[in-house]
Amino acid sequence: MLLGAVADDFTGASDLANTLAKGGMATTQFVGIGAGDAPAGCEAGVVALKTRSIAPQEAVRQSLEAARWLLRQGCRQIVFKYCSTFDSTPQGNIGPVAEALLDELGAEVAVVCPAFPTTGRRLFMGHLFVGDRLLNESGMENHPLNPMTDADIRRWLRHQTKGEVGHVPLHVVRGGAEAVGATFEVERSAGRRLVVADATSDEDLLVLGRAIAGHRLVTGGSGIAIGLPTNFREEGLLSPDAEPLPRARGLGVVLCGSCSRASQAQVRAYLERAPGLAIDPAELVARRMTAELAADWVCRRADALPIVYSTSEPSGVTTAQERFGREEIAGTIERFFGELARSLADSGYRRIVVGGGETSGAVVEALGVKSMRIGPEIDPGVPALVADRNGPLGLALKSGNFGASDFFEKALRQVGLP
Ligand SMILES: Nc1ncnc2c1ncn2[C@@H]1O[C@H](COP(=O)(O)OP(=O)(O)OP(=O)(O)O)[C@@H](O)[C@H]1O
Ligand SMILES: O=C(O)[C@@H](O)C(=O)CO
Repeated sequence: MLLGAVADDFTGASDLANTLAKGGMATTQFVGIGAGDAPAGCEAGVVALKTRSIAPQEAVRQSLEAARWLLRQGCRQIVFKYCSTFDSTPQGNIGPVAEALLDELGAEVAVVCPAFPTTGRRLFMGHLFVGDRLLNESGMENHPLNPMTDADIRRWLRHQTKGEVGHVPLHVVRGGAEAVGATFEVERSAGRRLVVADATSDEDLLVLGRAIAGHRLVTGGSGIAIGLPTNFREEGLLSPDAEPLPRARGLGVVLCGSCSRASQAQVRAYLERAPGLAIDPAELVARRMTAELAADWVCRRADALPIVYSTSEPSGVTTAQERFGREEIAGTIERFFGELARSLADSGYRRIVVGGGETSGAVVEALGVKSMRIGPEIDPGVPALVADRNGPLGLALKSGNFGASDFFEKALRQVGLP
């Protein structure tokens, strides 16, 4: 393995795996810290953790463990993948994990770049935009777990770090890889080990990719990895052959626990063509709705590719959180989706499309799959995945804000055959 990545959630992991696979690296997504060694021929390994919203110390512990495993597989460079909307709180976990990885790898400096222009995430003057809105006016200020209330990534990150934060402005990036390298050097010698780099286009990300070819640690959204496969290819380290993927075949279902604006629109669009079961958090708490009941509801509509969703507008989320507690209700809903997915997979469902990073983590962990291979891209940042669970199981793990409005329908088609 040449390149190893530690991702703080499951959809983010498949987003990065997608970028590396498109860049020509033989890529595997691992579920949690790999048991044993990676399969032969794996050039890039992405370890999917569920550390975005847990206590910072535990996020650090798991991230270090994953990085050590990747280093034992031979990796020369480690990517710490977080969300392109920089999902975190003033306590972490991006800063604490990045600083701990710098120490672990003996690295003096690392880039911080959540930009992903294809999905509208651009960084200018250290400020993150989503489309034409600042991050804190993009809907992300209403996120159920980590409301993003400041678009200044340098300031937000600084709440989380021990050290000062540096910056590579866009005009330097436009000056080319050498100019970027020189700025990294200035920041490093001033003791600023985490350096936010502006990027508003893929060309900027390619420049950054060249500039950080020799960095032991890279941190960012999947965009920062666009240029990394080329660095390995230019060294003659990548194999030209790709092994064909097995194809999943069987019943399909959509499970959505994301409440993002994009997911709300996707759920609405999907409900026009398929039956849906809306999950009311209060019903789950009262045990009037259970995974068993939902599985039964799905199985009675098996041919219609149904959707089960807890997706709600911000007011519904706030009501549930005030009544039951933010973390408690999130955990209850996630456990529900996990149990539902396991029960459906046990009854023959071979195509499972999931909306939401935390929800995807709960589902994949409950399914007990250990690794996934990367198939074609469904929409930017979301590939079709194939796991082995008594035969090929097709999955798609959609980040909350990714995908076009017809995503669910397309995803079910691409992750396998009926
Ligand atoms: N109706 C609801 N009320 C309160 N919390 C909810 C509701 N529906 C889902 N949740 C919780 O909100 C969280 C949504 O996070 P998730 O990561 O799945 O989606 P997302 O944040 O939109 O996606 P991503 O992290 O990929 O951007 C989960 O913990 C989920 O259980
Ligand atoms: O970077 C992104 O936006 C996504 O890969 C993600 O991490 C959402 O959970």
